[in-house]
This record gives sequence, structure tokens and C-alpha cells, in this order.
Amino acid sequence: MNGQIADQINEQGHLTIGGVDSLTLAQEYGTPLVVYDVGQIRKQIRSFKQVFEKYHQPYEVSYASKAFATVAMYQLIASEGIHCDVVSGGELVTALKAGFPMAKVSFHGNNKSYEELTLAVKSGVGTIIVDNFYEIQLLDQVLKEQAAQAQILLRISPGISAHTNEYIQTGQVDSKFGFDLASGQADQALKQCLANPRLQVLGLHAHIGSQIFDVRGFEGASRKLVEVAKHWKDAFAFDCQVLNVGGGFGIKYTSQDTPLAPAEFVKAIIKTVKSSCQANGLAIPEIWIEPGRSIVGPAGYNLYTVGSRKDLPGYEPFVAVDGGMGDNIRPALYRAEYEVVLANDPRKAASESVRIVGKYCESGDILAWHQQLPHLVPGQVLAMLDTGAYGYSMASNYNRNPRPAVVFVENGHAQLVVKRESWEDLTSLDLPYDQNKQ
Ligand SMILES: Cc1ncc(COP(=O)(O)O)c(C=O)c1O
Ligand SMILES: N[C@@H](CCCC[NH3+])C(=O)O
Repeated sequence: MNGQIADQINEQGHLTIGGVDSLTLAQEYGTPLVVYDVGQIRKQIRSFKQVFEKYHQPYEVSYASKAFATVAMYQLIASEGIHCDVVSGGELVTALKAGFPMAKVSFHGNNKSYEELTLAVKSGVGTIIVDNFYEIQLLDQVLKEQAAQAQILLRISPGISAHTNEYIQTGQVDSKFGFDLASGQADQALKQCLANPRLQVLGLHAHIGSQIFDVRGFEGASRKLVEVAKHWKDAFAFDCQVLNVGGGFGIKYTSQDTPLAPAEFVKAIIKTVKSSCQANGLAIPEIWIEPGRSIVGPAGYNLYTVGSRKDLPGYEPFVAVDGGMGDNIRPALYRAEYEVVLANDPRKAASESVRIVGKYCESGDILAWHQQLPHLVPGQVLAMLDTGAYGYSMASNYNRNPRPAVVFVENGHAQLVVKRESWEDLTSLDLPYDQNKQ
């Protein structure tokens, strides 16, 4: 049995989530269903805070909300007193609707629009993380129009290639994000921003990628950020108050994954920033981190109901469920791997190795390969583990399938926090085509 859920089995032998029977959840809310164990989210946030409180202050933990962004999630984050970062007007509007304190929001993005920047400035977003020269100009225009000022961080690409899937690396020289260092772009950006009375530059930001298992990339990025801060102090008399080292701490999806505990990454970052600052004669700045996956990933479960299957001698059977790539694109997009358990009896001995596939019209719509499970029959409920990050947030309506409902579970109580999309919802934006007008 999957060891991770050993203490989540109730008297009936069923999988429980946050103290609630997963079969009850499936029955009450239907499947496919996304379930979050809220206690686990809080625990992870608090463990990040504890590391900082022990080793370095001031600090900020900013939840990278692209990993899972709904009104309830922003409310949960707010209740833990941490920051969050948004990457679009849509995420910002969701945070506003949740009543999230705007001063604790950082706004990211490599192509923020005029409308998005205007909304950010009008709403009083705390920090804008400026990515490129076009944005410096656009932000200046918005600030003039709004007669406002903004606190910013400058995002640099630190020239670090993190050891992770190529599609989720972000810090290499040839990255679409941030100002390049070697060519002098970053210096040029700082000069422009320092000369602008509407901009207050707080410091620097770098993010090297996602689902990273090794501290070396973070240590390298931290050293690089301090080197840049030192250079900017010497060349431009700029005092860097904030170093934001991004997120990207990897989590365990399968028994093959061996990441460090998320807090260990933070310890290594703090240690490197401190020693590099000491070596460079710099005051130690505020350290900010932006974890997404490590906060919500392990707390999420996708529940599915088994339907058809296809068995062919010599091939691994296909077992189809009622969801698929529309509620979790990660296996199709990155060949990401997950573990699946039988919700009514996770301890039952496996009798076959199967592929769990979705109901979408794509051969690539495979949710999990080589799953060792008991013989599966229609109507059984499966739980896919660790689906909390970039699952629901990357969901689509492909094949005009409705997106699933989302439920939060805490202290043995479940609450619906996102309604299941209906077939009616799917056509709510469609307009008829009046061919007589053409
Ligand atoms: C700028 C930035 N910060 C933070 C994150 C969060 O990364 P993760 O969810 O891997 O912690 C991302 C996503 O990779 C990002 O692009
Ligand atoms: N969406 C990706 C990670 C990209 C994070 C955003 N910079 C994933 O599912 O792993």
C-alpha cells in the first residue's frame, strides 16, 4: 500500500481526507472531484514560517497562487497571514473578491497588459515584479495617469538551469522571463527605474523553475542575486532591501521522487544569502520565497469513478475514469507521474498493472501509467494523490467537458468551494451566428 496514506484509513477500510471518508465525498459531491485537506496546507505554510522565524527575519512567504487560485484559497492564505503572488488580472480579481489584503500581493508576468497594470495600481497591489523594458514604460504611463507610485522588484534571469523538466525551467539565460545580466540589460533597467520618481525599487527577484529536488540551483541563484546586489551597490549606490528567490521546491509524486523537505530548501537559501552577504560586506536583506506546488500539491486529491476498460492480451489494460486531461493536464503535458489508490480499500493487494485513462478524445489522455491495483470494475472510486498543484488551475473544457467541483475538508467537515460546472455553463458565453447578416 502507498505509505503516504497509511494513517488515512477509517474503520471501514476506506481512504479518508481531512478526516472525511472519500467515498462519502464522492457520493455527496459527485466525481470527478477535487478535494483539499486544508490542515495539510496550513501545516506546510507554518513550517515555512517556522524556518524563517528560527533562522532569518524579516522575511515573507508568498503563495504562488497560479498553483491553485480560487476565492476560498485566497481566503485560506489570508487567514495564515502570508503574502501571495498573482500573474494575471484574473488571479488579481479573484484575490480582490476574496478580500485578500492587496498590500500583501506581488504581481508577476512577462507581458502584463495596460488594463492589468491599471487594476493593480488602482487596487493598491503591494509589489509589482517588473520583468522587461516594455513594462517599465507601461507602468510609468499607468502611474502618471493614476497619480500614483509603485514599489517594485526587478526580475532577473540568473543564468541557472535548474534540473527539472525543460518546460518548467525559468532561470536559464535563454528564458523568456526577466532582465538578462551578462548583456547589461539588468543594469540598464535599474538605472531607468532609479531615475523614475514614481518607482521605488525594493530589490531583486529570480525564479529558476519548478519541481526542483536539489538545493544547488537555489544556492547558485541566491549567490547570484547577492552578487548583483553588491554590484548595484557599488555601481549605483543602490541598497537592496529585498531578495526574492522565487519558488520551485519539489514534492514527492511517486516513490521514485526523493525531494528534500520544503523547509530544507529554505534553510539552504537563508544560509547562502547570509554567507554571500557577509563575504560581500552587504547588510542581509529581507528574504522572500514564492512556493506554490509545495503548499498545495500534497494536500490535493482527485476522485474519479471507474467506467469502461479495454483489455488486450500482451498489453497493459486501459481503465477509463470519468475525468482526465481536462482536470489534470500534467501527465499529458509533462509526462508527470502520480499514484492512484482504490478509495474503498487502499490496502487491498494489487492484482494487475493498469493505465488509468480519461474520457477525452486523445490517445495522450492518460492520467497514470503502470498503476499496481486490484482488479477494477465500473463504479469503483479511485483517488489520485498529490494533485493539488497545477491540476484544477490548468483545467480546461476540452471536448466540452465541465470542470469538476472543488471541496475543502478540515477537522472532519467538508465544504464545497467551487461548484461543478454544468452543461449549461459550457454554452453561457456562446452566441448564435446569424448567417443572414453576412
Ligand atoms: C515567478 C514564479 N514564482 C513562483 C512559482 C512557483 O513555483 P512552484 O509552484 O514550483 O513552487 C513559479 C512557478 O514556477 C513562478 O513562475
Ligand atoms: N504548471 C507547471 C509548473 C509551471 C509553474 C509556473 N512557472 C506544472 O504543473 O508543473
